[in-house]
Amino acid sequence: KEKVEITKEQQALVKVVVEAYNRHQIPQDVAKKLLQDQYSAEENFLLLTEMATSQVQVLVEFTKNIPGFLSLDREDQIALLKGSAVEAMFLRSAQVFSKKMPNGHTEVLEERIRKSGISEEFMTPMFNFYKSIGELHMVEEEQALLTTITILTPDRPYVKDQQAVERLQETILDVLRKMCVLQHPQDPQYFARLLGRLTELRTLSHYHAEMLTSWRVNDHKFTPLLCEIWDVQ
Ligand SMILES: O=C1N(Cc2ccc(-c3nnn[nH]3)cc2)c2ccc(Br)cc2C12CCN(S(=O)(=O)c1cccs1)CC2
Repeated sequence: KEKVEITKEQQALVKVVVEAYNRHQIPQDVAKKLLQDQYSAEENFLLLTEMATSQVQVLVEFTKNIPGFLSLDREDQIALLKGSAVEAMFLRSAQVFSKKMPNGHTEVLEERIRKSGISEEFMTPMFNFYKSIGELHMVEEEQALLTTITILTPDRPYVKDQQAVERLQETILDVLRKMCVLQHPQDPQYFARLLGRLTELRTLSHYHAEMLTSWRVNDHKFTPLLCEIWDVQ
């Protein structure tokens, strides 16, 4: 039985990533707005848009704290941000949504999302995803590291130096693998299940791209930041 241990520098790496992950949160007043009184579909959609915009801002700030990210080629940094923005947003949303919300709130939020003009065929995979994330009961280190692994995906469109990204991602994968072994000794498949969620995320982001087209058709307005990062109009 191999003795798994996390080295000093791996501990330091995890500390930096988790602190950054926790420091950059969307302002709770924005998320709270979703819990207030009844809104129309349009108002709900606007609130989700407002929240998505602040999630992207949070993502950009968080990414700057990933060790090694800022030493990547600048254009590759942008390509990684654009390529992972939707997945990172859904992962964080699912994590926050399935954990931080006091019980009554989840139903209210679900109602808001259901009544925001998002089509049913997207709603089902979205809610399945956030349930599957909730079932994992990830600790904050696992959440922060899994989000970092999503961002450091080498095969995003337009990434030039994939090896450099791969090296960074492998560093995070290695420490996450060890943490899973130490944190879930009774469940040797846990690490594999975590990575399986990343596959589910990619499917979600394909749905999201399709949704954007349908939303554009019903001329839903997005913020300049979302237009930039989601490549809409
Ligand atoms: O808004 C969502 N929510 C609610 C939500 C999200 C984040 C926080 C939060 N609080 N503190 N930090 N984060 C709270 C509630 C949520 C929850 C689970 C999954 Br899976 C996904 C979502 C979306 C993500 C964005 N989309 S979207 O399709 O990209 C779209 C953009 C514009 C209009 S629709 C809608 C669903």
